[in-house]
Amino acid sequence: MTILIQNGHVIDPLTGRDEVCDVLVRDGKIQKIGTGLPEEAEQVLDASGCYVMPGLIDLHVHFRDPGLEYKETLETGARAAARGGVTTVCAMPNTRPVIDTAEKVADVHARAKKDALVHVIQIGAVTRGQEGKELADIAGMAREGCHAISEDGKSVMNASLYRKGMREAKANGLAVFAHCEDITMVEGGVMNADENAARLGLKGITNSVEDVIVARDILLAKETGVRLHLCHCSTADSVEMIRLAKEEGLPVTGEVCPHHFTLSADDIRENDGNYKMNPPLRSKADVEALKKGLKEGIMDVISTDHAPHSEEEKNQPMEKAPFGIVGLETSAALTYTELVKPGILSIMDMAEKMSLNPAKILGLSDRGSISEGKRADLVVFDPNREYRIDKTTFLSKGKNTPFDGRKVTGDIKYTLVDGKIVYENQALTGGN
Ligand SMILES: NC(=O)N[C@@H](CC(=O)O)C(=O)O
Ligand SMILES: [Zn+2]
Ligand SMILES: [Zn+2]
Repeated sequence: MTILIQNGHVIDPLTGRDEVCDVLVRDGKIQKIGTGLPEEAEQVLDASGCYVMPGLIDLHVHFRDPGLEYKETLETGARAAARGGVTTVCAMPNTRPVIDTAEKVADVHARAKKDALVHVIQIGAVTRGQEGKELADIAGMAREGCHAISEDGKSVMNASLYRKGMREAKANGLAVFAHCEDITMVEGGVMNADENAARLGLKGITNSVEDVIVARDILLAKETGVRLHLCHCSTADSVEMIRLAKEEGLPVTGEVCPHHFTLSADDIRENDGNYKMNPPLRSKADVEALKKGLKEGIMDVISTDHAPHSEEEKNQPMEKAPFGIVGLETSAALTYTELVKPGILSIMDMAEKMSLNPAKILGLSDRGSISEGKRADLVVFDPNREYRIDKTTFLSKGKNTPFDGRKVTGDIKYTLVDGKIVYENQALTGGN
């Protein structure tokens, strides 16, 4: 099977290629890049006016499979990923049961191969059942290709146990993806602790809930030498601590989610469960610090924390609704609209933070770049289309987003996984 992607503006963060040219894909690999490649392919895709980027790699999604399939499945989550230009996802282990053994990792990987349009990497839990009492089968899960362990949804509150888990992760070549939240300090909070929470009569979550665990985890990474990736950072002090850690040469990376750089707590006008996520939307000053951190390269990765829940669960007041919003089908557009269009990031930076850097963190050198011989995981992104986000069109089972009706610029035209088209935007391709 050969596909020629013609006349796109190719953006490759590995080689720095930044020019209009053609990309020839053969048998799942990128075979050739150049201008005026002969039209001998079985299929020709017109990418004129579009960027051609390495397929996006999302280090942080919740596919709820096994056990919570009413919220999402491997199949529906992967469809949402394909629609969002995402070709590899890391699925967090807070499913039912929790993914904490080699067999459970193998089961998800086997089912994903069958049912998912995109590559799914299952992340293993740090502790058995995410109960924080004893370590999960970290070595076994590493053998099955989990690439990282994470207790996402909560922190391992026992620092001694976490340190053991980090040592085990390092010994098995795994990274640790850290959800930073001191659960003893949450005290029933459901949104950022500020005047908005006071106005709505809701309990607040202070920045320190995140910051004290970020500090602790960086110190533990320093001691153990494990590669530490800090998930969904939301505070100015998280950025500052990552800056200091990097200055010290520690193997620490930081992640920001589109909702945390697009919205602030001031956007929460009423008690609406679709604005409830963990960590919460923060102050305008925090939002500015996250953007500055992304611009200055302190923050390495943009991931979604795609967290689908049912309509009934989320159409409740904040006190009752579960934490989390979906993100896979809005992340490229929000990143382009909020960061690239205003000049905070270049399109090259966007490709780096949404593809190359995640690939590096996972230790995957076969993706994250458009260069000859790499896996043909690609996205054709149209930066000109303006539209309003419409949650009724989401392929995800989750419609829980605060972005419904928001105006954005930029849409996915094609997504290719292993050289096959897995998504084609009918509005942009004319349904050929
Ligand atoms: N982010 C969220 O608000 N929720 C996530 C858990 C998590 O990422 O911590 C979920 O699993 O729903
Ligand atoms: Zn989390
Ligand atoms: Zn998460």
